[in-house]
Amino acid sequence: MPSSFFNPKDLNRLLNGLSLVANEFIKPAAKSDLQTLIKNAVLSATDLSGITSGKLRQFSNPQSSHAAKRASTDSVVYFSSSHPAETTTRNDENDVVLTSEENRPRVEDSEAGVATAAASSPVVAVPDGSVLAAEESEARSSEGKVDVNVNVKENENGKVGGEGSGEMAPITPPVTRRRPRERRVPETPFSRALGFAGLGASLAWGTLQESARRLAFGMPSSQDNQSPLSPFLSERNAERLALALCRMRGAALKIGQMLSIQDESLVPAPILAALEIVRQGADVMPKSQLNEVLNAELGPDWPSKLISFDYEPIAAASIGQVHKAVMKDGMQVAMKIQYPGVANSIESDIENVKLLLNYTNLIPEGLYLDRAIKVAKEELSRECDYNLEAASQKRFRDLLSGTEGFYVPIVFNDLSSKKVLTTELVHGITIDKVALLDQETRNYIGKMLLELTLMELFVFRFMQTDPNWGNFLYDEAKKTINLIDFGAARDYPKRFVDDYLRMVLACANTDRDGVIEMSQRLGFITGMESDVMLDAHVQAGFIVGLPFARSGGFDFKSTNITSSISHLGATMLKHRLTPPPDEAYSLHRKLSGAFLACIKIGAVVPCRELLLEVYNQYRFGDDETNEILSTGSGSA
Ligand SMILES: Nc1ncnc2c1ncn2[C@@H]1O[C@H](COP(=O)(O)OP(=O)(O)OP(=O)(O)O)[C@@H](O)[C@H]1O
Repeated sequence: MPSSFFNPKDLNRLLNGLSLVANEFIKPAAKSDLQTLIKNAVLSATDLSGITSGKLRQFSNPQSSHAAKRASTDSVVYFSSSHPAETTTRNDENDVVLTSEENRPRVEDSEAGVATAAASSPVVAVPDGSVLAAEESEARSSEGKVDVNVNVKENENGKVGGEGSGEMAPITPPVTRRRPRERRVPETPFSRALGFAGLGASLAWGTLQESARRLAFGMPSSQDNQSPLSPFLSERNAERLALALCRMRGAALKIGQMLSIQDESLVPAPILAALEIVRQGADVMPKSQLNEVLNAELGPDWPSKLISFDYEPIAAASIGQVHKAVMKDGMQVAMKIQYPGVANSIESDIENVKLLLNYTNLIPEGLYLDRAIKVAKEELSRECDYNLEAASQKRFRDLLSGTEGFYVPIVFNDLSSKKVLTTELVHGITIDKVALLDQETRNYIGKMLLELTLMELFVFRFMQTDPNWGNFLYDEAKKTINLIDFGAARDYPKRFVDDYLRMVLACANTDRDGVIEMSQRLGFITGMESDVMLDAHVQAGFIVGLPFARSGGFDFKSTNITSSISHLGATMLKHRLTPPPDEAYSLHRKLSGAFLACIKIGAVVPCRELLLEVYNQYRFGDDETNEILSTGSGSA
């Protein structure tokens, strides 16, 4: 039997997985009545295994201006007539400005359900160059699958232009996009475990099919985009995995998103391609489930605090979805509403993901998965507590209040809770789109991003560690970066930061002994490593230190930092003796995010000057009085 054929060991692993699901089954069986149990089981088994495919989000034909206008307002519910047609935004002086809104729909208009605003995806360009209304291209797609595989071009205002539009736009690689679906989030650990079981079973089935195909037609060629290594890693299986994560949301999706920003040396290419779908956004909660969360968290009178609420989300993220609303004083706000059940399912979700990863042999040895999983669990539990996020956001608002060029939106306490976070709505271009602006602006933004990163670590010792490009919104008119999403903010101990700064300087100065000494003190190495490992470690440090090595501006366009590092990464995975310290997971995610952003926008940044400025002002040694820099009082 060829080695690639379905391995009986895999069946064993699947059975182990199913026994875990059986355990989950027994737990609620002891507590709940049979009827609820059966209902849950049927719902979960059908919905999560993809037998039911949710409700497809509706798109309006943008060619019809009437339809477009309606679609952009249909989902808005108005609660009050006191400020019939006014919304506010900040002007340059941070004053509240009233603006008129036309064609306000009646409440009854919106009750029909949630319609996708035309602006969210009005037109798609198909590979043959013609531009289709999204509705039309939808009709060409198949239920429950990845729907569109198109070149979508967005200009800096977020508008989409197709190849047939006559506009000059830079050539972008094809983007696989999936239409979001409206689907209830599975809420209990039991129903979530069933989802994993469904996924495991469908992956096993896919693997069998692929094995049979290989037996009949031979191994796929490399152009087929299939991994010749394992029949598990077929494109269809990768797609199954991605779609299941979009349905499950929560910790499972977050881990998928984390993996999706890894490179091919860690995660196989077909899986990475499928995870790209995951990165673009999850399914959307139906209105009924959304209202359940809002009522439970804010009390049934929450509408009395608002003029209007838009049931069409502006984003569907891994842990919650974000809606636009207008407060009584006319302030436009973003309300982030957590999916029910995700906070209580972190533990079991992650265990199930781990089981799946073990079963699929996807994770290379040397990654110290258990340690990474422990850190991921802690980070996710913190991210699910929006009270903590609100506190971090207020603290950042205070810390950055005197710093020109950054703005942190206001938090509104009376519309916030553990599972709802309401903040001032801000606008801007996401960092990945800044690449279309002129060089001077890109250099300015690159400098600001690195300055912020250094400031967070070496001045505040408090860092927002999620490098997602969508968390930085550049407001061109004000030359300001609006900062959002403080769910992953954390403190770093003074002693760690002291040694880390010494290590960064040693890397910048290609000081081998300094790098080894500080790495040992910080816990990156034990001192017992082989020469191969030590060399790879020091080389990786020097590569990361390269932007800080010389004065006069580092050109991120000309760098191949990422490929050099991933090459060394493989050696380090093989020879590593100890997992990195806990602080390193989030810190390195953030630092590599800042570098990747500068590479993406092609900025030239005076990195060494920025580092030396911080270094020269830094006070080493215990400094208890400085331990807590701000307690935060930036709420409304
Ligand atoms: N104050 C705001 N103003 C404007 N847009 C916002 C605001 N808050 C959130 N958003 C939008 O909602 C998206 C998701 O919000 P946020 O990043 O806070 O959620 P999240 O659950 O942490 O997401 P993820 O898990 O993907 O990191 C943002 O990328 C942005 O598009």
